[in-house]
Amino acid sequence: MNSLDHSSVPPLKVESVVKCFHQGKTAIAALDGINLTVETGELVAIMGASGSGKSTLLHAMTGLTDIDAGTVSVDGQDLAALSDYQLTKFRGLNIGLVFQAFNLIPSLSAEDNIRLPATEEPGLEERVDALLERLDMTDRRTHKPDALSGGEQQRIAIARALITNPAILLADEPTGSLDSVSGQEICRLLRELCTEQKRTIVIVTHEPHVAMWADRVVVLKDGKHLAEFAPSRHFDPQKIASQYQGVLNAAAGVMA
Ligand SMILES: Nc1ncnc2c1ncn2[C@@H]1O[C@H](COP(=O)(O)OP(=O)(O)OP(=O)(O)O)[C@@H](O)[C@H]1O
Repeated sequence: MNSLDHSSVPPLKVESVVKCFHQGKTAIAALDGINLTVETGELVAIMGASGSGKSTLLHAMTGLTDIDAGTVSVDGQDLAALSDYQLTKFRGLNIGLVFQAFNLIPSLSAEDNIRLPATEEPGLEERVDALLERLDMTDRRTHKPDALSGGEQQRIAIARALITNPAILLADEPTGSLDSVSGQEICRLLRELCTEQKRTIVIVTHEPHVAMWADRVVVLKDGKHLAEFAPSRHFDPQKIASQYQGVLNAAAGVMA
């Protein structure tokens, strides 16, 4: 499959985003002035303790959560400038989503699940074939999800997320339901899609062995962008865990 050629506009730009949830009279700032730009072909992992705002940020990037301030732009489009109808259409074409639970339609074959978000158009069948081949799933194309392993289901979910050639792919704990071997295969695949095809991918994860595949790890704390670091290129989860802990310790003023 050819590399994508999105323009020089960053595929994802998050600027000064604030999102508050209200519980009675108390407001919780789930996102408190977040900035993040992701460049074409980059794989970014978002880490942070439970409650730090990772899922809220991911939802803000899809436009599924209304934000209180700031802007989220995908491929140069400010999501808040779109009507609900336009946003749904825009999201379907430009934002690929991958979830922990795969979310495939059980009654459809693997290939029909992949076709689902796409409109009938010239070239669609070639794209389905190319994705099945790239993801090593050609011989499973007529299988229903319950006849596929977890790792295979996630491959089909990734193919479905890519069928429209979206500007960005957002993945929420994509290996959370997989054993460690299948999880690493999915991470390696996501890494290769960025390197080979210039896909742009953001992964929310708790796991150092997922984050180690990223170009950049962004650490959130209390809804703020605490710090970021480039993972060591040794693909060593222990090293990532200590880089991550180092960032948290530095923020807390703890000496190494
Ligand atoms: N719908 C909601 N109503 C009220 N508060 C919410 C809601 N969603 C999230 N929050 C709060 O916003 C903050 C950030 O939550 P968020 O789910 O984004 O964190 P997270 O980093 O994804 O956590 P986890 O790793 O546990 O999934 C938390 O304090 C959470 O309690």
